[in-house]
Amino acid sequence: MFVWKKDDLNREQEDAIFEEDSVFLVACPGSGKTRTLTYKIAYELSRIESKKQFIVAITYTNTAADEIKERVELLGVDIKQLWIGTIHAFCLDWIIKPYGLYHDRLKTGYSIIDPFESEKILTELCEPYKSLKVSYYDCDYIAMPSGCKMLSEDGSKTPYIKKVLIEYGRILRENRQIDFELILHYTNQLILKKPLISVILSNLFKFILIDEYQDTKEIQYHIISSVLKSGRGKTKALIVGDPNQSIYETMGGYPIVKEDLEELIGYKLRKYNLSSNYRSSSKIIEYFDYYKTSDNDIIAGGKNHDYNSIITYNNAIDESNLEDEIVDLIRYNINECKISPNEICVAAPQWYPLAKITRNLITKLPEYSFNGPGMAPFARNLDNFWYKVGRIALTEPDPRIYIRRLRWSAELIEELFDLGVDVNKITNKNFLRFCNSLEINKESGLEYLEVFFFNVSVYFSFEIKSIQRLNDDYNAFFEGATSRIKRAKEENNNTTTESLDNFKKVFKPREGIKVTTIHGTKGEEYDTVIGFGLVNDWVPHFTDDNGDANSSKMLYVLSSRARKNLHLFSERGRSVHRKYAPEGKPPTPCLGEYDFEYDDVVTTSG
Ligand SMILES: Nc1ncnc2c1ncn2[C@@H]1O[C@H](COP(=O)(O)OP(=O)(O)OP(=O)(O)O)[C@@H](O)[C@H]1O
Repeated sequence: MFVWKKDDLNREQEDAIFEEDSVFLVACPGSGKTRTLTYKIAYELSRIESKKQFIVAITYTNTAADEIKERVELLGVDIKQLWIGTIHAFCLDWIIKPYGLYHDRLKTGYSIIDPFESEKILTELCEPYKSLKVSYYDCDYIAMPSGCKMLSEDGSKTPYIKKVLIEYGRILRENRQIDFELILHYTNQLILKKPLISVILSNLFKFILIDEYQDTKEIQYHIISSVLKSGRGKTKALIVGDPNQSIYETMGGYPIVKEDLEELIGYKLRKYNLSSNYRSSSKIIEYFDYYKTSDNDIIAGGKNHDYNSIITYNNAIDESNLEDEIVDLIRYNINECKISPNEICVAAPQWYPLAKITRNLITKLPEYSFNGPGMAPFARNLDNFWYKVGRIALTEPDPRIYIRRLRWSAELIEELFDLGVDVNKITNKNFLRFCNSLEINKESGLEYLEVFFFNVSVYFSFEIKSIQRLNDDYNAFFEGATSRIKRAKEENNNTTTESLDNFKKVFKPREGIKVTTIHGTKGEEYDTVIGFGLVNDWVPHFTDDNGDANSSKMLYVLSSRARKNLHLFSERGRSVHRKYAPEGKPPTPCLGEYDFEYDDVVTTSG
């Protein structure tokens, strides 16, 4: 049985792990959700009796899945009977691949469309409606238990978006492709049509864990609940998340309440809380506690507990002076507070102002490196075979990541085997050794990878073009990367995006001052957080009909990322509009109304 050291976990974490029944765990920010989940998985894996059963963990992102898998492995527990991944991967591996033949749309074959290709099709379909300002960004839709639903609430555009989406669906059908939402939609149809699927799965799964439940879509609860319900309590569950952090509601996130979930699964869950925050100072916790929309306790329990935090709010500065003020704050944090640049994050509620601010911060602070939007030269798409080869190609043979690279190598061999490639006699060690031995003298990341991928195909004796899936992934990878590099050049004037060094950075630990959206900070933590663009219509978004609660959640997430210092801005003169905002957008209401005793920081520009 897996045992841990006395101080690894606190009492609340242990209680949730030792509970024999199914658990609904509400965890405050920085309370060690990931650690609790990791230990629970290791604990359950070590107790599994049948060789035919699995522990299943569903994470919000592929990156989280990878991180948890690795942490479990580091705890010394065998992970053969662990399945971990996103809900899409779950639906594909456990339902669509084995049972797709029972669905009319899937039985003649299907492939998963690359998000980049999907964007390309939708962009082309929006072309005739350009003058009506209908773009790819309006065409988001989500799978719901009752069918697919478009997300745009702009009534003037909906008839055109509908036309675009109908045509998009037709093209996918014709090409036998499915996108991420259709994966969920068809899975739900399959389990409704064939209840036996859920029965079989409930026999296979001893435990199902769901991370970040607050951002889970409604349809996902239906899919998982169908399995849990069929097991009648035999398959145990751990559902963990924080309703105060549910910032994806406008995109379909559904922070289900315990009682509703119990009704779906047909039995009771035991409620536990994690209330000890290991991340932030008491002052930061006191600050973000104000924004909570769902009641739960938060206690400062970490080493920053007594840190003398600085929290500032500036709603007087004009947009034209904002960058200089941020530059001064960055210098102040680095020079006076001795905070590392890698531990500073600048965040805004939207993508739109980030490219410009990153570009200008790079110019104004040449002594520091930045990690901004659009600087990664390719998408982290774990469904793309060549992205996964890229992980090995772009990481160094370093003993600290040997186990990880070995696992990546084994995963690639397994995938090639599934595609019918002869992998007989090739071991993960041999393949990794081969990759490490390749010497490719190219300065461009794209050229380097082209040669690397070619060598891999020769090593396994296949031609990329002759295997459709590998050919599609290859084209999607290079077209996507080429388009990102072009965009970075145009938007950020960034000419180093295509260098091999920049390609390698994708897999290196976080480096430089991070510039991102508030959504992009999810799950992250920094010593200093600087938030700007906290203005009405952005937070809350002007289309949001639950704006008050959702803006509190955005501020809750943003502020709770900070360990030490927090600086917020509702700059004046932002997006002046003759009719809607003649003087620029006013501050986010719940921020403007908060009567907090902010600190003063005297910087050179202010
Ligand atoms: N029992 C513990 N003792 C000491 N430190 C802990 C303990 N549990 C977790 N931590 C530390 O607390 C920090 C926050 O943990 P983690 O990132 O898992 O939080 P989280 O609950 O996922 O937060 P959020 O919901 O805000 O993203 C990490 O640095 C982690 O190592």
